[in-house]
This record gives sequence, structure tokens and C-alpha cells, in this order.
Amino acid sequence: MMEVQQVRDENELPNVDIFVCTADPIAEPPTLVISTILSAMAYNYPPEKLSVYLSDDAGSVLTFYALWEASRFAKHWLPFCKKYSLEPRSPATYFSKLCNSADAYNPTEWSSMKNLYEEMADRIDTVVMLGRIPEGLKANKGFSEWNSGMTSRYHPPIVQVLLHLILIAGRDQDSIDDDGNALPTLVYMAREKRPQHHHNFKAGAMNALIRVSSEISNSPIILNMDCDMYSNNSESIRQALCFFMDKEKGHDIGFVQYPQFFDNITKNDLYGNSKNVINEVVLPGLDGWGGPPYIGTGCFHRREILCGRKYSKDYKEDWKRGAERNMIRNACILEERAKSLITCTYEHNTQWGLEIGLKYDCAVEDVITGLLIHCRGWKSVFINPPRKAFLGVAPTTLVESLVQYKRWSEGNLQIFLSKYCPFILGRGKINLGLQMGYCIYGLWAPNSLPTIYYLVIPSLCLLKGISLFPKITSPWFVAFAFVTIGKHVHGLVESLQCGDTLAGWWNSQRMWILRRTTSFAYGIIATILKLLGISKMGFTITAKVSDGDASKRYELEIMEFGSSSSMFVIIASIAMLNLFCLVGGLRRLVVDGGIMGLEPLFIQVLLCGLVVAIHLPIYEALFARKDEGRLPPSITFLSLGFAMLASLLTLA
Ligand SMILES: O=c1ccn([C@@H]2O[C@H](COP(=O)(O)OP(=O)(O)O[C@H]3O[C@H](CO)[C@@H](O)[C@H](O)[C@H]3O)[C@@H](O)[C@H]2O)c(=O)[nH]1
Ligand SMILES: [Mn+2]
Repeated sequence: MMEVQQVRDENELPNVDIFVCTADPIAEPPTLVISTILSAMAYNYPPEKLSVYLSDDAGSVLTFYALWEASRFAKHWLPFCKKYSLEPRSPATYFSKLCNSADAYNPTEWSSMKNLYEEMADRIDTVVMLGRIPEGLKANKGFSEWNSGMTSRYHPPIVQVLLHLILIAGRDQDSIDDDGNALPTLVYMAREKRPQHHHNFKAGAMNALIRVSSEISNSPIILNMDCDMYSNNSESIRQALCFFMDKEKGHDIGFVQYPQFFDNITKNDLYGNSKNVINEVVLPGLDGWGGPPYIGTGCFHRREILCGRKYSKDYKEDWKRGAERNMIRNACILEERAKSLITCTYEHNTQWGLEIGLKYDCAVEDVITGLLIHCRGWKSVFINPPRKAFLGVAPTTLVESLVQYKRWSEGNLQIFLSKYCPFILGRGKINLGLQMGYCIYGLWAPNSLPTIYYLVIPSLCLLKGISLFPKITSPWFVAFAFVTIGKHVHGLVESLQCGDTLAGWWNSQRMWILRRTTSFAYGIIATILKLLGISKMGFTITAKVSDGDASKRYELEIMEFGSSSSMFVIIASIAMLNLFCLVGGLRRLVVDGGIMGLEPLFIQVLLCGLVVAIHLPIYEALFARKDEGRLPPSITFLSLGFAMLASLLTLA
């Protein structure tokens, strides 16, 4: 990858727009959001060519306040980053990781910057805790957009240009930093929300951003970042541009996707959240078949392609697009124009969400949008440089992780069952390998059915003494052993090679079982209900914070239950059932047949034993733990009841 990097004339660099989405000031704390924003503003890239947009789906004045603070802090932070070539440029991460000022080049400057940051973060946290902004600010431009009747689901469109170079001459003296250099453009946007109009979640926010930015900066390249995923490498824009601007091959490329990595994964990755194998094996593999899917964050698109353009040999990118800065000196006019593009009714009777912009009505708007781009003839590129480009927040509780996988499996199954199925839509348009690559995810959800079968039926048969698999002495046994051992050894080696630990691999095996029995099963049900028109699509945001004790347990890698989610009933019942079957089955063997009776049931004993072994943390949470994160007694009773019922019915 690095070889492609060419030194270019700085003047040739195109403008770049960065979109950051947030949706809830409680689940996604504004301090987290602005750290992402600041890391994006601080890219090593000519600031007058960079515009950063925040879409706030909560339309919250608290988030706006945080962004306003960030716009002021940026004046000090950006020169500081550039002066010392800091990495990472998210202040929250930088100051939390480099705790020792002795490592800094200039300890006094370092400490004063740290204080400045911490004071700002404190002010923001206080405002968020109180739920209101300081009285004195209310009259300020921007803040006066809010009034008491507004909620996250009911508010007018808001666009506030916080920093914009061209305005310097007029109102905005703030658009230069401490060293007198330009700051990137910074814009706050909250699209209009009314309860009677569906807002299409992140896809709707992205489409609104596309339109608002077209009015303000209109850059040819767009980078999309989730608010919880900061830039960890200030060179990422330049690296991505190497592909788009490559004289020979750049022409075909629609988007450039960086992997998703997380900076809150514990040593043995209890919830199997790290995507090491996906990032090191699967996505590079798909890259060879025409390119990785669009996975929502850390992705650079050409604006035109995001807006539905079909591939053609004659297409010429207008790299100068947006370079003629909007010469309107009055920010208010710009804002009013932009607002008119994000009303609830703007998209009515248009192709937005269908042919233009991100696709609506899919829980994985990113994947389906990327698939459509691929099918319009464009290629994508996967880029994974040694210094990670983006680092995010992975779910820290079991239920969060399961709900996230439910959304993903549901969205991908929905694509698979629709006219957008990669095999149908992609036929003749994309490589068969890529079609199959997309379908791995489409078939996640259906995979729950065989998994549940294998977790329940062989164990119940063991309890009853019915043999389902070949004896150890049978030649067929070899086939079973070969497939099972082969698959798992292969998986294990791959996982270790990609940097997982042995315990991490074991944990991820457990997570796959839990996901298949819960997330994926729910994913099937949700997809069916949606197909029948009984329910509508939802988007449950993943929480980015957890309370004190829960996060301590996360650090210690103790599984977090705590709530009584219906998913836990399934998990606990399967665990209990297998325990009963193992004990009952072994007892039967000892009492009736002695060790000789084991032969025909060997595979089942082994399978059931492994299921019990992998569920050990579940038994602990059911019976041994006393902390708040254990499984609640109601779940213990329910699961005992279900498991006993199933066992008794089997034996009867
Ligand atoms: O109505 C909504 C809901 C979500 N978001 C934003 O979408 C992003 C992703 O949401 P998150 O709860 O963090 O979901 P994840 O499961 O972590 O997201 C992954 O999966 C999603 C699709 O399911 C993609 O949209 C994301 O880009 C991808 O990182 C966040 O920035 C949210 O603020 C909105 O802007 N509006
Ligand atoms: Mn996320």
C-alpha cells in the first residue's frame, strides 16, 4: 500500500468533506463525539480544503454546545497537534493514554493543553448532566435556534456554520487558529424531525449531510465516520486519495474502506468483538474479488458515486469541485439555504433513498449501499495500513453485543431475501466470488436454525440413549472427525495468526453460539415480520458508555448480564438443558451399559460436554455470582423450568 503513496503537488489535493453522525447525547456522550470531530479536524491535510459536518439526530442543544466548545478548543489543539506531529489526534485518547507529561516534547505546554482540554470536557459533562446550557449563552447565535418545545423527535431543521474560512472578513474571526492558520470548516446539522415522518435512521442522516454539504463545501470526496470512531492516523486522507487519484487504476474506484478496529477490547476479547479475522483475512480476500463492502465508518466515497452515478469509462472526476469556495459572506443565508434541504418533506417524490444517496429501509444501510455501488460497476479498495486508521468503541455488555448482531444479521438477511440478493442483483455485474462474499453475511441469520438444532437434539437424544452419529469404530466416524476438527483447527490457527489469544478464540466460539441462538434467531423473526408487513425496521443504537461497576467487570472479563432480556432466557435454558442431558446421559451409561455403552453415543457425549464447557460462564452467572451483573433469579427459574420440562418430555 505504502508504495502507492506519491508526493503530489499540494495544490492538486481535492477538497474533502467529513461526515460524523450522532443520535443520542446519553448513549453517545458529547465529549466522545467532539473528540472524534477534533481528530477529524486535525488530519494532516490543508485545512482550507477540509470540512467537517456533525449530524445530530437528537437535535440536542447539549451536543451543539459541545461542538461550539470544540470549535474554540480547535484553535489551540490543531496547531499543537501539527507542531508536535501528535498521534492520535483525539484529545480524549491522547491525554488518557499518554499520562506522563515527561514523554511530551514540552512539558509545560503539554500540561496547559491537557488542562484546557480537561476543563472543556468538564464543562461539557456538567452541561450534559444538568441537561441545560449556561443561561448566558442562550442569546448567542446558534443557541437561539433552540426553544423549550423542541425534543429529539420534534424540531425544525437546524444548520449552524461554526467555522468557515470565507467568513473571516465578516463575522467569524474564530476561523483561524492560534498560529494564524485557517481552520477546517465546521458545521452542525440537525435535520427536521416530526413524529409523522419517518427519518430513516443513519441513512437519512447521511443523505441530509450529502445535501447540506453540497450547499456549503461540495467536495468531491466524502469520508464517513461514526461518532464513536476517532481518527488514529492523521495520514488517512492522503493514503485514501492515493487510490482515487491513481493515474492508472483510480478511475474505477468508487470507495475506499478502512477496517473497523476498537480501542476498548480487553485481552481475551470476552464478547468476540474484535474483527481481527475479518480485517486480516475476509476483507482483503473480498478486495481481490472487486472490493470490500461498505461497512459504515472509515469509508471514503466519491460524492458523485454516492449519489447514484453509474460506472462509465468516460467519467472524469472534477477534482476542483468545491474549490471555488462559496463566496456568500453571510453565514445566515448559507444556513437558511441548507435548512431548506433537510426538511421532512424534502425527499418526497424524489429518488433519495432509492437511487440517490444511501439506501433506506435496511438495517445495514451501509452494506446495501455498497452493494448497489458495486453493481453499478464501481470497484472498492480495502486499505489496512500498519498504523490503524480508525479506532472505535465496541459494546461492553453481552446484551449490547447481541443486539448489534441482531441488527446486522437482520439487515443482511433482508438483503438476501430481497431483489437486492447479491446472487440476483449481482449476476453478471459483480464477480461470483464477491456475490458469495456478500452472502456470508446474508446467511448468518439462517445459520441459527442448524445451530439450535445441534445444541438441543443430540443432547436430548443422549439423555434418552438414542444414537445419532456413527460409532467410533465406523469408517463414517472419520468423515465427521475430519470436518469438525479440520474446521476448528483451521479457525484457531487463523485466529491466532490474526492476533487473537487462545482464550480469545475460545471466547469467540462461545459468542458465535450465543449470537446464533439469540441475535440471529431474532434476526430471522424480525425479517419475517417485516416481510409480512407486521413490523417496521428499527435501529437500536449501541451504547458507548457503561456504569462504573459494569465497566470494572468488563475490564476483568466477567460476563455482564444484569438485565432480564428475553435473549438470556434462551441462553440460560440451552445451558441448563445441556447440563441435565450430560449428567442424565452419563448416568444412564454408567448404570445401564457401563463404559461399553459409550461407543454409539461417543460423539453426543463429546458434543454435549463441549457445549457445557463453553457455557461455564453462564452457569456461574446463574448460580455462583453475587454481583449486579449476574443473571437475575427470574431467568434462573425460567431456564430451570424450561430445561426440566424438555428433559421430562423426552424421558416420558
Ligand atoms: O437514527 C440514527 C441511528 C444511528 N445513527 C448513527 O449511526 C452510527 C452507528 O450507530 P451505532 O449504534 O454505533 O451502531 P454500530 O452497530 O456500531 O454501527 C455499525 O453498523 C451500522 C449498521 O447497522 C452502520 O450504520 C455503522 O456505520 C456501523 O459502524 C452512530 O454514529 C449513530 O450516531 C444516526 O445518525 N441516526
Ligand atoms: Mn458504533
